[in-house]
Amino acid sequence: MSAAGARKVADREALALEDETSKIEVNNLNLYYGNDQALRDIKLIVPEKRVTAFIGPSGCGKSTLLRCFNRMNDLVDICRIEGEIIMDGKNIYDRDVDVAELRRSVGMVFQKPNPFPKSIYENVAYGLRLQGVSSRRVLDEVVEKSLRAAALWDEVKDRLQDNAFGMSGGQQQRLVIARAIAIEPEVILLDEPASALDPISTLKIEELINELKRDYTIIIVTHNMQQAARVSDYTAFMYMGNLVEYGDTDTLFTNPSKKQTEDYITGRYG
Ligand SMILES: Nc1ncnc2c1ncn2[C@@H]1O[C@H](COP(=O)(O)OP(=O)(O)OP(=O)(O)O)[C@@H](O)[C@H]1O
Repeated sequence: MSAAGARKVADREALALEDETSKIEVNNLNLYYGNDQALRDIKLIVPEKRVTAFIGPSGCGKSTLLRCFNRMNDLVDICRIEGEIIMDGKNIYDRDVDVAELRRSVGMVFQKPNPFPKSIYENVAYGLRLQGVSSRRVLDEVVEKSLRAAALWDEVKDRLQDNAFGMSGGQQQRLVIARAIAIEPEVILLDEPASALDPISTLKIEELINELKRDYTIIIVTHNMQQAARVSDYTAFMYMGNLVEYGDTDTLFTNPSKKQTEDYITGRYG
């Protein structure tokens, strides 16, 4: 990481979970892949318009937990879930929940940028077109607003009709974030969003996350502890499917209450 990349993206105010508005509440969540239990009795409150990071060694269940928030695990046949995830007062695992609608309000960005083989413009307009929006004026407005919000507008405004595959990896990742923003989600899930990017692009994504939390609730999975320390307000440390410790990021990194957390953040295992 460069010196610029190593600096803190933003100085944080002192934070405490009990002062926050809860956006998502996880209650007694257990998740199984076949006979293997991947999440064990997870309890967690995700505060609104904050950045919450999940950290922990490979295989501890970070991505599995993240994917529970937009029911991506429904796509895995052998996956079984017990417990509840309450978002805005409603259990997203209730039978009457419209999963397509849930995924509209809970957007997701993956490790590897995955733009569609379309123009930059059409990538951002995609979700709106799916919703039946065809007015050029509305589409133009949303495309510009979303690209601005993803800190990409100035770089691409003169080549909106170019294929998205011609962009750099970092630009593609910001484009995917613009595509997610265009349909106005409430929550954005980021699964290792910068791990395939160079340090400058990583810093841009981190700065972007810091901007986006004004409007969105953000949950990020990261292998990179420095990144979690820089971008998140709250951090959850997971180990072998358990949520070991959860609290404000500064306290978790400077004064963890569990020995397991301390061992992990000081590099003793993982
Ligand atoms: N689709 C799946 N089918 C079966 N087992 C799975 C599936 N996805 C994940 N697992 C298992 O669940 C456990 C948690 O995996 P998960 O990917 O959530 O961990 P992680 O902490 O995100 O790891 P990494 O940091 O390596 O991405 C692992 O034992 C993994 O092998």
